[in-house]
Amino acid sequence: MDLEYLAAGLTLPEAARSLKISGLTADSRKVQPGFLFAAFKGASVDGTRFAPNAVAAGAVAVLCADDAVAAVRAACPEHTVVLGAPEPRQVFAGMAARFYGAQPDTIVAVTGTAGKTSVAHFARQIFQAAGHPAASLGTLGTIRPDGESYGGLTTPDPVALHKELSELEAEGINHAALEASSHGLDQFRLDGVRLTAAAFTNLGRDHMDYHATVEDYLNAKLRLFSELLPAGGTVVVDPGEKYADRVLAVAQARGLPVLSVGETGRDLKLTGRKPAGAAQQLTLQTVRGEYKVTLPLIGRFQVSNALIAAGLAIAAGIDTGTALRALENLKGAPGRLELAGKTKSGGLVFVDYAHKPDALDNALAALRPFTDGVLSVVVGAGGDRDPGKRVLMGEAAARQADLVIVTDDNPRSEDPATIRKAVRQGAPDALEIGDRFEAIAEGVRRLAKGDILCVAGKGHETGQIVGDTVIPFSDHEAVLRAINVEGNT
Ligand SMILES: CC(=O)N[C@H]1[C@@H](OP(=O)(O)OP(=O)(O)OC[C@H]2O[C@@H](n3ccc(=O)[nH]c3=O)[C@H](O)[C@@H]2O)O[C@H](CO)[C@@H](O)[C@@H]1O[C@H](C)C(=O)N[C@@H](C)C(=O)N[C@H](CCC(=O)O)C(=O)O
Ligand SMILES: Nc1ncnc2c1ncn2[C@@H]1O[C@H](COP(=O)(O)OP(=O)(O)OP(=O)(O)O)[C@@H](O)[C@H]1O
Ligand SMILES: N[C@H](CCC[C@H](N)C(=O)O)C(=O)O
Ligand SMILES: [Mg+2]
Repeated sequence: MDLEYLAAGLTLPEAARSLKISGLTADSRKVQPGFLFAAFKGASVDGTRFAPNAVAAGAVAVLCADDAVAAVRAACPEHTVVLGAPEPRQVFAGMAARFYGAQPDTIVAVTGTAGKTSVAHFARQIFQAAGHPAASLGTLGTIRPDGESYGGLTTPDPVALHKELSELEAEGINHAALEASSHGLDQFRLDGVRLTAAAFTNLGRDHMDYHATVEDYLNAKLRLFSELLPAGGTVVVDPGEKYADRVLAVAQARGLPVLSVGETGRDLKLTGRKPAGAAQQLTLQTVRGEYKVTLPLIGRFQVSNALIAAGLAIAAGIDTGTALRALENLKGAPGRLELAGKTKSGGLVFVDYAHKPDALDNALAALRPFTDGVLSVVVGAGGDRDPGKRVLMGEAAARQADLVIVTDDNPRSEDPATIRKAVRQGAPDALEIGDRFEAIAEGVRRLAKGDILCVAGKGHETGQIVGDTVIPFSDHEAVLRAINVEGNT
């Protein structure tokens, strides 16, 4: 592909215009002959120092920040085409979009601290129910009608993302729902994706290791609405959520259509919510009249997620009745308030991906009405992630649960005992059992009829990251093993 086409918007030296580019990457280790290498200053290393290696591996062009051009030119052979841009990650995302070309016609995206995976999972199911082959891309990888593939990041890097989108399009999958993480938005990973609608779930404490202030974190999320959603794209929001007003202000300033949901929403207005066993009976006022919907999920927050997903589908052209009827068959995302086992004594064990204070608060609050006896939680916090959230997670656990067992999540490079100590500062009465299986087994052992145990933090994950090693570990399997091994009669 011609560099001139890929680099639309950049001024190219005459000789570089017809240069053919065979692929692109921001990782020098993935360069092949004829590639363009994007040299970014990263969180841990300065990628510009790998430019000579990239050229040695066959890169014919290097993209970097304007202020790095001179150094890259000096370090690389003379024939290397070096392109500078004020925001090279954004330019690179546009290049990836042009290189891979095709995308599903209808793409919706969701951002927010909690609920992204659930909303994307639900939107995909609603599109499918409306007869459109659909995929979701996010924390769970890519889920398409005929299978799943796991990518690693919630929002993939632009090359992986656009390759995936073009493959979906080639497979005839014309509807997709994406999770837009704050890292992804901040690093321009999603720039170049053609969006039809975008949603905001909520904003709570997270990633304060990466974003300097809550305002920075919010601003990263707001990029989805202020910069990525094109003119005419619909903003979907629950105005009752904290910070929703900031999203609405962006929509208003840009004259974007808004579809609002929830108790204070206009388009899908929630006027009634009654628990009905493991489901909830919802009453909704819409411009098409009143709808009664049985949502087969528990928890107030799942109602919010389901309505936001329905809002995205409606904004993408699905008929209101079809979208709302689809809610009656929704399946929760794996590891999100998922019933993982029942003990012989009649206690229930749920696995939930709550790994942030608000999420833990909400997950435990959602389980309380189903608890006749004791509500207990097994919880820890991940290493190499925002240490400030640890005490808050302990506090949320202690506030909402009757019994707290503090254990290890993914310690990564940190000392697990130090992490547990920080969590226990918020939950001083907690038991502490570092070994995650033993902690789950203890929780299971203590369950009596009517009790509920929530195993929080790892949800769908299938490994525990200790140092650089990933040890196979699944909360679901641990729960079943504990129920069998412990007998629990
Ligand atoms: C902090 C962070 O977000 N880092 C992401 C970022 O890396 P970076 O640019 O800062 O990388 P770096 O290691 O400093 O290297 C700088 C550059 O040198 C390049 N390099 C490096 C070594 C080498 O030999 N050659 C080379 O070219 C790297 O490819 C990179 O381009 O860009 C990379 C490419 O897109 C990402 O893979 C990487 O994600 C790391 C692995 C990560 O763990 N990210 C997490 C925190 C993340 O993004 N999470 C979010 C949110 C999850 C949530 O909401 O909970 C997600 O979307 O998953
Ligand atoms: N709308 C919501 N409000 C508050 N908490 C929620 C909401 N939706 C989900 N949660 C809680 O957050 C956890 C993670 O949910 P989900 O995976 O859908 O969010 P996410 O935004 O994709 O998270 P991540 O950024 O970690 O991938 C759930 O297990 C639940 O405990
Ligand atoms: N995408 C999140 C997942 C966290 C999951 C939790 N189990 C942990 O390890 O903290 C992150 O990388 O911060
Ligand atoms: Mg997610």
